[in-house]
Amino acid sequence: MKILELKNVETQLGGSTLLSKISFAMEESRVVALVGHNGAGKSTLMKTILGELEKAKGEITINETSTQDDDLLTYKEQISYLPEEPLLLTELTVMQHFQLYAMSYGVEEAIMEEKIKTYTSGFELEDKLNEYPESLSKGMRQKVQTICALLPDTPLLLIDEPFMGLDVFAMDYLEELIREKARGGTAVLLTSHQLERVKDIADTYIMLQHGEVLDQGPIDDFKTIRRRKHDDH
Ligand SMILES: Nc1ncnc2c1ncn2[C@@H]1O[C@H](COP(=O)(O)OP(=O)(O)OP(=O)(O)O)[C@@H](O)[C@H]1O
Repeated sequence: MKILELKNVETQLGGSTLLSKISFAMEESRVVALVGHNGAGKSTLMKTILGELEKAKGEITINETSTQDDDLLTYKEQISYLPEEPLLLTELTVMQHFQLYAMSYGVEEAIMEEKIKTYTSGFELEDKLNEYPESLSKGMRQKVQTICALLPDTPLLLIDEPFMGLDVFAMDYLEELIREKARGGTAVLLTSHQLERVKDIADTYIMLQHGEVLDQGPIDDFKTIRRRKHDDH
């Protein structure tokens, strides 16, 4: 079943075109890697799919809902998002962040508690539940944000640089969790500069360059990102 479809999407910001002619589709249970140089447009594409950035042209459909035809809440409920930089609230504890995310997606309490137990144990955060973000290390904050994004079971999971700041054990654990999500039916779109790790988990790749899709296909066909040339601009 098709979970996400983009047709000829264009995004503009401050008078410049950041994305153009973006078209691709994702099926359920698929892990798709969004790759490309710094500034290629990966995060911009995620924010456009989320509706955080308004598209100037084109169509985006998630599980048959679109921002054009359906209300924004129905559309957004289909997506869970792990941003590149943790967005934690200074006044909430780790546990309160989990509760906030789980409640806003209507996750049942028993399921929430079980997941929190499993994920905090896997990420070695069990003793941090009552801490505030400021007393956590950068990697720990990243883990908290990661758990928040994994609590709901949405059809689409967007993860921007999920491995950044994590130690190797946490990266391996997260890789396993991403696989588990996909096995459960979730379509996972992730960005990463860790190409070797990406090759391990993704089924297909989409390469962006200067805000356009340069290339896409099965991950086994992915070679490398071409060195940026000055005359590419
Ligand atoms: N708020 C903004 N205002 C104007 N331009 C922006 C803004 N955010 C990003 N851009 C521009 O959009 C382009 C794409 O940026 P984006 O963050 O999507 O790249 P990326 O592929 O995610 O890069 P990275 O690998 O460094 O995370 C860049 O040229 C960047 O300068």
